[in-house]
Amino acid sequence: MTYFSEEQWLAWIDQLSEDNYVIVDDFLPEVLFKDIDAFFVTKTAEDVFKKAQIGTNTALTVAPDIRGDYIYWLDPAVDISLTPVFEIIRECIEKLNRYCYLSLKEFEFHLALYPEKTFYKRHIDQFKNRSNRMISVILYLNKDWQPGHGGELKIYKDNGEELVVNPLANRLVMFNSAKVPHEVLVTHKTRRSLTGWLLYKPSTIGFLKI
Ligand SMILES: O=C(O)CCC(=O)C(=O)O
Ligand SMILES: [Fe+2]
Repeated sequence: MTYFSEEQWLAWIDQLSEDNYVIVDDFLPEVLFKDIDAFFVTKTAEDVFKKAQIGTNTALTVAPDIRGDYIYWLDPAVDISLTPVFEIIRECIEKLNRYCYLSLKEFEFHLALYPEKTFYKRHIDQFKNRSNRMISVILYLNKDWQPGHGGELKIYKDNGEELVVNPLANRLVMFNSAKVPHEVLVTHKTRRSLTGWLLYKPSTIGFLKI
């Protein structure tokens, strides 16, 4: 079974190829969105989030002046209540491979929690030691987000313009990991997302990931 029509995928992929990013509102069917939301609540209660780090796998450091989020890496074999979400990610990989001639093979996703007053300074997701990240994918989970709550994603476009994206519940953002500098502005409320990357070869460094 597929979750979205071929036409739908083509429209999203066209935009991604054209602009290097695409934003899709109300992405997931309500029931799947609720599943992720409930899963996030459970994982928060279990206290499994770890301070996110930066650097390469040999030199990881916590750097709160660069990023202040807490993350929980997902494992499709363990986090089975998110199986439909992983199926959608695989569907996305298949369509991108077919229509963009990419050779995506794998994915890595985590839950991300930004406490009040945290941010993630301008960066790109693909760099020398992590060059297998091809497409960045973020689904926001902030149901009561209001202007003033902050935590916006700022995308630096090719033409010098800046795009500010509010982290609204069930809003999906995908962008080219190598080409799109971006940052998370200071959040004034706890900010939650499901964030991940589509990879062109399997990640070999397991949970030693930034
Ligand atoms: O949550 C976001 O809007 C972006 C997060 C991000 O840039 C990252 O985790 O690399
Ligand atoms: Fe990023």
